[in-house]
Amino acid sequence: MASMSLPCRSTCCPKLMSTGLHMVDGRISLSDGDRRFEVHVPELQLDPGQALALTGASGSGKTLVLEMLGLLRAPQGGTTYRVGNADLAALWQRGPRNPELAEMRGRLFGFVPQSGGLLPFLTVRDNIALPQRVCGQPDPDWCASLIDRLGLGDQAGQYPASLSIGQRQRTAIARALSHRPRIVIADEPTSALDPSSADQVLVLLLETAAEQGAGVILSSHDLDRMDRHGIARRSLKLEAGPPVTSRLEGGSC
Ligand SMILES: Nc1ncnc2c1ncn2[C@@H]1O[C@H](COP(=O)(O)OP(=O)(O)OP(=O)(O)O)[C@@H](O)[C@H]1O
Repeated sequence: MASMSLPCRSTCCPKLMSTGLHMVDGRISLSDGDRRFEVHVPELQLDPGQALALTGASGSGKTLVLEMLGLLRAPQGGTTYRVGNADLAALWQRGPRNPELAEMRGRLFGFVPQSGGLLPFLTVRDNIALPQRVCGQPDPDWCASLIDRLGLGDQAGQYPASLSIGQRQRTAIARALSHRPRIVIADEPTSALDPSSADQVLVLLLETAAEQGAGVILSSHDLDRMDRHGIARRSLKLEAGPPVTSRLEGGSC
């Protein structure tokens, strides 16, 4: 099981600012004609090896927050966002096509999409090796170790179409970890799985990430499962509008 450490604000533990993920005042605002939706993260700290679940009603903005954390969606101005010593908010200010932003996205983060998101024309082994190739750091021994650890030895030469959903999610977890990212971002990684596969996949994700000191931030509707696995929870709470605002609650030293 992953070793969990308590969430902590930078104001009282400044040392942590140089290691984990830290966001202050992360905001996204979307509009669509008359409709406006805002999501606000007052503060979020994720320490190395820690796991955190974002919960909240459907449409409360969990995916939007994960996208903002994973550098897939720009926060509005005024946000503080660092992973370790990297000032990611400053990178956004240099424009969305800034090549350093893409480099940081690829290097710092590993992603586990809800449905695996594997490339259909690559084998399991090549899907897992892909982030290493993108980062220019091939490490076949680590790939082999992940394949072994995630129980994918018999499937390593197969293509995603011939895998079960659980095997696809285990491949996606191995791929998310193959370039040794600082943070793994997983959007409802177990929602397509039966209960026992969901538990197995979650344990593999948490244990493998914790072993390499990666933080895990995931979204889930399954509060009982998060509690059973000892995963700290933070909830997004919708407030009536206009604009409809969803705010991340809690989080203190
Ligand atoms: N262009 C837009 N204008 C206004 N609101 C928008 C726009 N695009 C998306 N939204 C709103 O943003 C929210 C998207 O939330 P998101 O997909 O992050 O929710 P979620 O918590 O992940 O939901 P689920 O649990 O169903 O996956 C929704 O409430 C949606 O209505």
